[in-house]
Amino acid sequence: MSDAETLKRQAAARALEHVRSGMKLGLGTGSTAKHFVELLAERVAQGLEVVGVPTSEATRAQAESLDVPLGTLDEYPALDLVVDGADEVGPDLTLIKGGGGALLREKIVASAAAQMIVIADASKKVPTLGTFPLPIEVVDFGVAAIRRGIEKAVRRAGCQGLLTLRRRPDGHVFVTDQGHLILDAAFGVIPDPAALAACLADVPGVVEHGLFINLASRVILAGADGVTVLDRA
Ligand SMILES: O=C(CO)[C@H](O)[C@H](O)COP(=O)(O)O
Repeated sequence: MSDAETLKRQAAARALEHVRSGMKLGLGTGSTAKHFVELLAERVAQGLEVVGVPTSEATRAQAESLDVPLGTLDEYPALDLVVDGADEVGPDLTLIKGGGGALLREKIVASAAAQMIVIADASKKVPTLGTFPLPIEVVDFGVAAIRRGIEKAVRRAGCQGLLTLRRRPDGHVFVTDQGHLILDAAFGVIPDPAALAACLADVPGVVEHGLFINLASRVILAGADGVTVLDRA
């Protein structure tokens, strides 16, 4: 396993310490969350009783293949805990998520959970959000007009930058699990995430965005110097 994967697994292992039998668990998406699901499956095989609610079809497939019992958010609308990765962790545990394209389900699941624990390698911690392009999920209609609307709206929050329609490695347009498209916004710096979130919410056609504000209660970061736990004030 590479050094980076080892760090992700260390963070995932620490998050697993928060899991108790009987919990309804949101299962995140991405390479770090994948470690968590693997480790969770080992505990399930040893007798831990949990129900997982996956945040993507990819995570559903992984969890199913490892025999982790699954349910839906309709069956379990109030979750005890969600464990998920992040693309950036900023001040006040504000996050950028959606690098894997699952931001909409991830945000719905996080909002339904009593606690959200984020797991990441320490490189994800940043003083200011925005180096990682912000994923903005939009409907599949009038994307050029939606893009113009976003460009105009975000200026009110002091943001500007190139919006790129996300594509898969094979060149086809990336379509989310909910059938939407993603515009990745290269703002560089997001001076006021809450103001930006409010501006984006005003644009018709924007379904959701990757700013997670006041959702993560704890962030577990694994770095060369060990594991650091950050709690939201
Ligand atoms: O938000 C996400 C998926 O939509 C992921 O949690 C985020 O992209 C981090 O992924 P990784 O753990 O692979 O770095």
